[in-house]
Amino acid sequence: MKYIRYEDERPIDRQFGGFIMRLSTGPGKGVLRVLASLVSRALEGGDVCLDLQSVAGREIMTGEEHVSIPELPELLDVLSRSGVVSDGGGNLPLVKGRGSLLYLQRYHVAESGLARAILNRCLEPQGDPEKEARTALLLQLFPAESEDGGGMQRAAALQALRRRFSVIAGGPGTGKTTTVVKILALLAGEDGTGGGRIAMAAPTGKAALRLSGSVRMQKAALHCTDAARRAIPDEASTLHRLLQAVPGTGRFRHGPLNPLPYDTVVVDEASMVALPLMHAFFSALSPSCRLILLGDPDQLASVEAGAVLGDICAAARLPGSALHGSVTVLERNYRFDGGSDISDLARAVNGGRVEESLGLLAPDRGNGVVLRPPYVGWNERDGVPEELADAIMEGYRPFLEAGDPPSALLAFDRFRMLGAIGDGPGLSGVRGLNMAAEQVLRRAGLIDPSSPFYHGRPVMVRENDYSMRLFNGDTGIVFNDPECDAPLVWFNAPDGSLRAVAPERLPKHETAYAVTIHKSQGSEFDAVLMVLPRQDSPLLSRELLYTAITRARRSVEIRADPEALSAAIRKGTARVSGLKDALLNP
Ligand SMILES: Nc1ncnc2c1ncn2[C@@H]1O[C@H](COP(=O)(O)OP(=O)(O)OP(=O)(O)O)[C@@H](O)[C@H]1O
Repeated sequence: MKYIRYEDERPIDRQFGGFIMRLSTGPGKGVLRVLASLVSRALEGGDVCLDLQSVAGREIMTGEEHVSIPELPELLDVLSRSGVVSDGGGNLPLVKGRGSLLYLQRYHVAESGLARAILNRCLEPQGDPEKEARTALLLQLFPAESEDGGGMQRAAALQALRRRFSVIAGGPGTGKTTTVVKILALLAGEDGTGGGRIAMAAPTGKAALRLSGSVRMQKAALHCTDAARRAIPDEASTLHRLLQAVPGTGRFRHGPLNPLPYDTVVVDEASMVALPLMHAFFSALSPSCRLILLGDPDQLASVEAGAVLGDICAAARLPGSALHGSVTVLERNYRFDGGSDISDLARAVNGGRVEESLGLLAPDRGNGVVLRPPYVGWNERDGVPEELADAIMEGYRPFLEAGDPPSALLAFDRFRMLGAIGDGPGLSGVRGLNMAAEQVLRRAGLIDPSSPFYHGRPVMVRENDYSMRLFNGDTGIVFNDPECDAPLVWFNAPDGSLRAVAPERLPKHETAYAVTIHKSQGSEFDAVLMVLPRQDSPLLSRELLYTAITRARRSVEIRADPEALSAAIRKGTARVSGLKDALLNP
């Protein structure tokens, strides 16, 4: 195909293109304009850079013009003479990186800086895991009989003890948290001081909350000294809070000149961390700090640019990689021990295996996973389709009937409707599903949505508010305070307690009976009802489906057209980035 349609150019891309064109002092201004615009556009789509191979020798049709892009050698010549593109050395707005990759300078700095920081941490293994006392405790915490699959959890522990950088990768329930808690106990040693100062963090408030709860539970059950137990933190914070984000600036108080005061840092849900944040985080670690990343590289990549965890894991798999021995992949699912169709389905979807996925989803096998036809539209007269109304009643009645905020919050996490898109016709998006939920629950007399903060309304926070300590993705429930008869919004706090916020102090938020799959990352529910748009959409991908399926502990119902579902399973998304290469060939 000689032509590329570029009709979704946004004003901001066009402006950036124009800016670069005006700055340039060489030939081919039209080419530079459109390339700069494409780089800006690529970032919006999650890519870190633009691969010039994908446009060289093509005719690009924007809404307003046609631009012929020269073949690669000539194109590289145009770029090098433009006065706006460096090879990474100078301070120009664009950078031609390795091979044929074109970056905004800031992203090239982040990517090459992160690659260097990772490789430096991989240089010399440290620590002495063979020390006798430790080995004894290691064998006690990771007894050979408790695992199959070659003792991967123990291998992950040894790797984390030896290195300043390690990754424990794996799907849900594979024991990442269990393993890291044991590692922290091993590091802490009998007197609890061996791990130095320990911090735990996650990219979102919700994920930090889950990590805190999970670690508290795991460490209570641990066979170790009280001193070692005390050394393991009870609370995880968000990465932004750990780094002390300066509100409104995109900058952090902690950085190379003011490193984090920790000796050991654990980051969970690392797949959600975008390139710029990961770079800022690595830059803020002191050289001797031990870093352990946990995450599932098969999940949706970060909302912002990059697929850092995926790139690290991919680089580690290749022969000769300096990362060899830094990444352990846990495969056995302990949460669904004895096999579960949810994890089989997740694996089949992740592997792009359409037939196998559809086979597992065959209706009425009673196996916890089922595919049903999409909902047809709804209107005021006909009401919500009966099957959806039943699901909403069954899923949400328990939390609405709960007598106090703690049990309501607990019950609310048993069920969630997940949409692939926020807004779509009828019941194909999150907006329609939320409206349907309110209608069904109102008719059943379970809610009275005549005021915005009605008793029982679930809300999800949509922005970070540092002064209120509420973060994007935090989910709360409105509960009428019986003492003053005023509504309060209740949230789980990272230390395991509950906090109430007055509605007028709530940052930007939305109703959350249904949320997008993107926003469900880092959460888990007993039952998930996933609704896909009726037709294939560019948003659908196997990573999206995998992420939704792996949110469920007990059951998943998918509402989709089998064709659209199959197309999504076939579609893997790869983000353009140079990180893997930079890790392999420094
Ligand atoms: N080696 C093991 N033997 C028996 N049970 C285990 C083992 N490892 C983990 N488990 C159990 O499996 C469950 C899931 O473990 P854990 O929460 O650590 O997984 P995870 O990978 O962190 O999951 P998620 O990504 O969903 O947070 C826990 O109940 C844990 O006690």
